[in-house]
Amino acid sequence: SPWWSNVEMGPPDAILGVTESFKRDTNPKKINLGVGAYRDDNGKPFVLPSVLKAQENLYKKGLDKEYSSISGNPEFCKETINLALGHDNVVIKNHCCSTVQGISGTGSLWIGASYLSRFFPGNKEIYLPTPSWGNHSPLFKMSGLGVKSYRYYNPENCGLDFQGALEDINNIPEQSIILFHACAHNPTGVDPKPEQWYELSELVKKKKLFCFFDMAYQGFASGDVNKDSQAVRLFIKEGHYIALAQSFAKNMGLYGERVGAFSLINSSKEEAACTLSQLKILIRPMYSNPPINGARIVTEILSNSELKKEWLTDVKGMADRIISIRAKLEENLKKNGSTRNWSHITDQIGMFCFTGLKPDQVERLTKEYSVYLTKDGRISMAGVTSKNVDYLAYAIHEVTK
Ligand SMILES: Cc1ncc(COP(=O)(O)O)c(CN[C@](O)(C(=O)O)[C@@H](O)C(=O)O)c1O
Repeated sequence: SPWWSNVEMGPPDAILGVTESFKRDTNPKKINLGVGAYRDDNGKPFVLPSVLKAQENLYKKGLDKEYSSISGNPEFCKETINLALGHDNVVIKNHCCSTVQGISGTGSLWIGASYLSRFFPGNKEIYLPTPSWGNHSPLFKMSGLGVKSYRYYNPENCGLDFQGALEDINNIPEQSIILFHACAHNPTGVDPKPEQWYELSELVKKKKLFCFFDMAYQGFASGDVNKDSQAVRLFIKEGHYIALAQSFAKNMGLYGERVGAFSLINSSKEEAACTLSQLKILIRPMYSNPPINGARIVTEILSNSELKKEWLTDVKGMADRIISIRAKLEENLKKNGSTRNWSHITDQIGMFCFTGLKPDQVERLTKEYSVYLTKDGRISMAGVTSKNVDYLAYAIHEVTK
């Protein structure tokens, strides 16, 4: 066409592109450890029983297909922020939260980034942990915010570089924005301990930084929704007026339904009304109003005590399978003769394990053993099952001995 002759072929997505290559592989032993999507022990996607029940309930209600409001269904927003903060949280009691439905975690981050890019009164640069989720940097850059980073992961011990983080955060210009993964850090699986979160809160307060929490795995990390949101609740208790992006992709298995939320914690009901009004003005030209189906499933589950209890069991079941398969992988590596220290496999938490494999080892794992993972050596533990864990351990040992 006369318009697009200069458009070049772009590279496949670093994460989603792995699944494309996996699909093309004909090796029956192939294993996909790319995208962070839960699989059961048969390697199949998992629709939570509580979600199936919620869908039946909704079907019986015979609901219409009318537009949702710009900010999403008010009951959905209330239940979602209650889940994050605990329904008895003082900021909820005082109506200081402005919450809007977002198109899953990514869309909620996007609303937050667009809002900050337009309204943030301080230094319009956001500091991301090193490394962070591959989509964070392009997303925040696209919103117009400057993107910088702070040390977070220590490749020497595959753990937290806490001193490095403190040093770098101490050098961030005052009134900048800092991003934290609330739990189950992606891609490293390394989370600060509670006492380290407290130290981070004190330092952030001293530096007058604005905190943006990305909570895409609440309940999926430890199996306990309250435990996984402790960092968010601590920062609010310590007086930080944070931004929060939530996702129901992983903890409710609603990946393709694209359900999430973006919230600001404000200092008053009046301020919350003003920020909510501006969030709606941002959303209207973006996509006008959010999809209704996933939000209805979330609301049906969270507003119905029986269903919520069943969901809490479902999400704990997923977390427990991940935690137990971590131990099996470490065990099998030893059984296959590896003498390396693989303790980080069980020290890390959530969907991902940052193996420490180098790019050439990753390359061999894929080419010679049909094990698919991202170039940075991240593996989605959800892709590991009792049926393939021994083969995986064998393959990892072969490329690391
Ligand atoms: C930290 C973090 N934040 C937000 C999201 C967005 O998730 P959604 O928009 O689907 O709610 C992900 C998902 N990241 C992945 O699990 C992953 O890293 O593999 C995958 O879903 C992705 O999109 O990359 C994430 O890991």
